[in-house]
Formats: sequence, C-alpha cells, structure tokens
Amino acid sequence: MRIDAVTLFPDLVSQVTQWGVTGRASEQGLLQLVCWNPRDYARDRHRTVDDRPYGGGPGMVMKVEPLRAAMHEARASAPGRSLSLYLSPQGRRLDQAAVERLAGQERLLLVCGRYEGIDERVIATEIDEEISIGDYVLSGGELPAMVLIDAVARLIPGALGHADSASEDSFSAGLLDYPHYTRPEVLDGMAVPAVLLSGDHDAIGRWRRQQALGRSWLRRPDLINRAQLSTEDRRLLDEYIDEYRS
Ligand SMILES: CC(C)(C)c1cccc(C(=O)NCC2(NC(=O)c3cccc4nocc34)CCCCC2)c1
Repeated sequence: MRIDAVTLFPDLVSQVTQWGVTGRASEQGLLQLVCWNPRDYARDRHRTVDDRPYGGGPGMVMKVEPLRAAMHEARASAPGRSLSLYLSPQGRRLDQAAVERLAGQERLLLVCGRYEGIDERVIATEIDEEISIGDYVLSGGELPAMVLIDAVARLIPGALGHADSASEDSFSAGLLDYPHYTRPEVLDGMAVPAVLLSGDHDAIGRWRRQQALGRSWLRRPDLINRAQLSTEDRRLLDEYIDEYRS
C-alpha cells in the first residue's frame, strides 16, 4: 500500500517505517511511505511555510501555496488515485471500522497540520475526509498520521507475523483484550489463574472469551452494545456479571 504524508516534519513521520511491525512491512515492500515537506515548495528566500490569519488573532496558518504544491507533487508521484485525509480535531473519530475501510484504499494522502491549521478552502477543495484520533490538544497532525499508518499497516496481508496477530482476535471482534500472563507462575505472591496452567484448551478459550466479554462490559459497555454476542457469549457474560455482583 502506498501512503504519502505531507508534513513539515518528515523525519518524525518516517520513523514509523523504522521499527517493529510497520518497519518490517516497509522492509518487505508491503507498505511504502513517502513524505513531502511543504518547505521544499516554498519559493521565497526564507522558505516560508506559515502565513498570518485573516481576522487577526494569535498564531499562524500553514501557507497555502507550499502546502498545495506538496500535495499535488505527492499525488503526481505515483499512479492511482489517493484518498486525501486531513488529520484534524474537527475530523470524524478514527475507529477500527474506519481503519479497515482505509486499508482497502490503493493510496492514502495524509496531510498533517501545524500552527493553527490549514486554510479552510484547501480542506474544501483538496481533502476527502477529516479524521481525528481523539479529543486532546496536540502540536501537530504528525502523531495522528503515524497512529493511522500503524493501524492501517497491520491490516496489509502479510504484515503481521504469527506472533503479532494473536491480539487481533478479541479486538477485531470488537471487544477488549483478556488479561495476559507470563513467567513467573507466582509473582510477589500473585499466582497465574489456574485455568491457564491446566492445559485444557477449551476451558482456556472459554475463560479468555469470558474475560474479554466481562472486561468490555465493565470498562467499555459501548463495545458490548455494538458486539454481536452468541448465546454462549451471553451465558459467559451473565456468569461473569453474577460473580462480579456476588
Ligand atoms: C479536540 C480539542 C481538544 C477539542 C481541540 C480543539 C481545538 C484544537 C485542538 C488542537 O489540538 N489543535 C492543534 C492541532 N491538532 C491536531 O491536529 C489534532 C488534535 C487532536 C486529535 C487529532 N487527530 O488528528 C489531528 C489531531 C495541531 C496543530 C494544527 C491544528 C490542529 C484540539
């Protein structure tokens, strides 16, 4: 999958192709990330990339021409149509369903804001979707872009080795993860749940499902309401709730 990122900090965004699963996906040619810096398209002597806001007020706005030139160069640099996304607090909240939809695109163009943001007319004419990763104040759209790249890259066929894919099971079913344990068997007097040492893989599977259901019910009831629960799921969850309330 080809992803182009328009950013004033290409060295920051390109770090996502240097490490871990996304690093390997990039190494294997499954993910191709190219960064484009508006500063390289600033034609004045000072290579200006910000501009003053109409209406006055604090801060600056990303200068239109270098930004648009970088976007146009990015689009023209490879075949295929890019879905153009502006990472923005005004955007639709990113969730796994959106990630799955975006992973199906042949190309993504990610625009990262800095200063107070970008000109609204650039959004109106050049951006297909605004996407937000959450409600907190950030310094730029680069970390959100890297979050999106990570989430999308994991869905590229072949990107996840076996060791990585386990955690997809419960969440891709839209639930929180069951608790994980590893050595030692007793840590500061706290023992691993006995079922996990039993070797009874059916019991272990049921226990993990019940934990995923129960923890989702406790911490993220919104996920439970959206999940498609089987009758066995309902039984496991009811048993968890009875125990929790007893
Ligand atoms: C949400 C909240 C707190 C009410 C809010 C309200 C108003 C402004 C901001 C804010 O952070 N402005 C700065 C800015 N943020 C982002 O780009 C950004 C932030 C959060 C999630 C994101 N997902 O993608 C991009 C995201 C970076 C500099 C260029 C202008 C945007 C926040």
